[in-house]
Amino acid sequence: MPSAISTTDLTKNYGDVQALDGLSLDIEQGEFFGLLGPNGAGKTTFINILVGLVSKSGGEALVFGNDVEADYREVRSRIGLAPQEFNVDRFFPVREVLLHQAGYHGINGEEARRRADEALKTVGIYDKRDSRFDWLSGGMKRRFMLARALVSEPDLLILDEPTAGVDVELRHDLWEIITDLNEDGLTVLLTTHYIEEAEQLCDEVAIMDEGQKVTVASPAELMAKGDDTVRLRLRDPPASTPTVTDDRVTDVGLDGDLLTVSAASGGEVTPELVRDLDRQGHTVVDVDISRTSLEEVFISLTGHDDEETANGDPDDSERDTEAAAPEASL
Ligand SMILES: Nc1ncnc2c1ncn2[C@@H]1O[C@H](COP(=O)(O)OP(=O)(O)OP(=O)(O)O)[C@@H](O)[C@H]1O
Repeated sequence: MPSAISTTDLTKNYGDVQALDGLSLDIEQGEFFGLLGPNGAGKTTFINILVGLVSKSGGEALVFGNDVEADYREVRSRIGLAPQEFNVDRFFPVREVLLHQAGYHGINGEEARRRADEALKTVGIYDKRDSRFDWLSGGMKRRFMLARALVSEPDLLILDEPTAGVDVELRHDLWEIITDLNEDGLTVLLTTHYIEEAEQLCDEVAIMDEGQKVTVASPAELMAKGDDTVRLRLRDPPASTPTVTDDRVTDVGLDGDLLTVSAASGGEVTPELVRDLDRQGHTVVDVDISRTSLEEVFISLTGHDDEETANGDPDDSERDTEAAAPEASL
């Protein structure tokens, strides 16, 4: 069975800008795969090459074993794309827009109507089928973008920041819809700035930076790369930092009666730490362990600690003013 997506040494230059710099990725059929990276990492360029909107400068890109350029039609027929931008014909009722989209994929008549209705029902806006796109709320627009991607009944769903600028409730609704689709066998490729989104949804995540792959792993594996923080409150402030010999401990800091220890697997290290401190005459009166977050691992891997990428609260206002507007809720 060919991979859903397989790229080898994929490159893209826009003039002097190297948007992709030798990207090799393999995404299995049925996977829920996340592309995570700061602004300008090359995520949209990667997607645009897959769907034929941008031509690659070098390397190879296959979708279900078909070359994205030589077998463009076959590739395009198998992908449903929900882009970041609302590139929708705003003057037609949304059901009609879906019929046009189905027609573009060679699906017409009764079958097109069935698919349009099903897609609208899947995303929960069937009762808005006669509204124009412009009349939908920001949240409904996001739902519609998903419906349009689904109307061709694709094998690969590509979502470019599908929840950018939407409120938490809608985000969770969209997550549920997409998860159900994936559980029914649809391969999903998602780009996101929201680290929580990747953590919640994806089987595997590729972290990209400056057009290159930094790492590919499951969210759990990524989190295992980071250290936990163990905070131990001591009954009496020690005169100097106690000695900690455990190999798993990477850092120890003392501030008054608070000892802060960084360690892999904080939960396993802590009992031995407490005993060790006790042997040195320090009584521990309180312990708090905070697990490393995917966000911290992301920052340590990319060196980007800008608010936009790390805290899951990006300012999408420039790119997508409608989604970020107050009416973005349902
Ligand atoms: N049409 C274009 N012409 C010139 N440069 C471009 C073009 N499209 C993208 N770039 C540049 O290529 C790089 C990668 O951009 P891309 O949009 O693929 O990144 P991204 O990871 O999707 O970013 P974001 O998270 O902001 O969407 C950036 O430096 C961007 O400015």
